[in-house]
Amino acid sequence: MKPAVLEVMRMNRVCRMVLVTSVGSFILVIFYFQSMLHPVMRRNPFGMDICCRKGSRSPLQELYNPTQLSNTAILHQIRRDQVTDTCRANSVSSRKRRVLTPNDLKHLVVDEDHEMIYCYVPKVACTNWKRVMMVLTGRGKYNDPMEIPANEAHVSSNLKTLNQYSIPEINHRLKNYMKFLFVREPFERLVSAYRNKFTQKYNTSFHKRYGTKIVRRQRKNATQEALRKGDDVKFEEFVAYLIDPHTQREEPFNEHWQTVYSLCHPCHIHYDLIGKYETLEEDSNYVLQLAGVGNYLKFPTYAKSTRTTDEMTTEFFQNISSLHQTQLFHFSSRDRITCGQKESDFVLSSPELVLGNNILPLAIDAGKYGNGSENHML
Ligand SMILES: Nc1ncnc2c1ncn2[C@@H]1O[C@H](COP(=O)(O)OS(=O)(=O)O)[C@@H](OP(=O)(O)O)[C@H]1O
Repeated sequence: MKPAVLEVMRMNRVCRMVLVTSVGSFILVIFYFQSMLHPVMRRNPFGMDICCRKGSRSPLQELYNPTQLSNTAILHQIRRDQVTDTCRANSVSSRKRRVLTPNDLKHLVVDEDHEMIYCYVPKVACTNWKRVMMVLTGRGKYNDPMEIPANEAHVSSNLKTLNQYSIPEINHRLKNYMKFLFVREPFERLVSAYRNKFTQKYNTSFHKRYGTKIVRRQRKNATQEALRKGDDVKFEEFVAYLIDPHTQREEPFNEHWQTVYSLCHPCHIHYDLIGKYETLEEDSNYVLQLAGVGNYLKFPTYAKSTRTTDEMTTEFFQNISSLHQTQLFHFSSRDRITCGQKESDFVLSSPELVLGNNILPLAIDAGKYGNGSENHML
């Protein structure tokens, strides 16, 4: 063959290769952008649409009109009734009525796709629940809650809370979405908070911010080092700080020991489902089942041997005087509304259940929003 013909053939081959490579790259780019637009289809290993449940029954319908009546549905009805009755009884005896403001809704995490609202309570596995909410609202960004680092679950911009909506939008969601929260026996929750925030060396921000204050106020003859570091707070001192009337006057409680009553307003917002720490995984998986994702998303299991138990809580309270136990019982009494009013065995003289004023068994009064400050109705 002549060299000119060979040269033409070589050029043709090069052109074909360039053409094939370009077309291939073009197709790859199209696939890439398509998968960005529909990540659920690409990443969900179950091939199911975890994203949205348009057209199917909502969690509220599943809960209140189940296709099959189960013991679980009845159990949750009983829990709801308990809370409603206690709140109603208290509202009859209370003269002062309080209306919620958007500021009260900071703990209510919204999942628009599954029409659910979760009120997160620190020390009741909220890290794991926030991870689950990120999977549910992430539109395919995550599959497995445990692939999300704990600190990322607590970044506020990763989840949308109810206070970020307009008042009509808030009311629409409160009316139509399934609202749920998880509660834990109040004394056990406090022990869990104390152990995590004051006995772990790495929690220096808590030591500095609260530990130093607790030592300064509750310890006579504190050393300069203890006053500076605040890293050796005793449980007795922590309890004394909680029941000290100065504490709440100075600033609101930190959310890790703030009452569920103040964080989630169970007498103002009608919760459709109240999960308990004792049955955390079972109750959580029931929520996921109601959301229609139960077959492919499970609540993370947690085999942590160091968990705060009933026995451990009893031990911590052994050194607390009966006066302080009683005062602490009063402090947390409102939270026993949602806990089914279980009294701690270690409270020596069980005081009468004290419920505060300002209880209004309504959701939110859109017309009563002012400048964001607390609004009281007579
Ligand atoms: N699946 C599961 N089962 C049982 N217990 C669980 C589970 N997930 C988290 N936990 C326990 O929840 C406690 C931590 O709660 P939070 O994540 O809300 O804590 S924090 O607010 O982020 O500090 C912490 O409790 P304590 O260990 O008693 O402190 C965790 O052990």
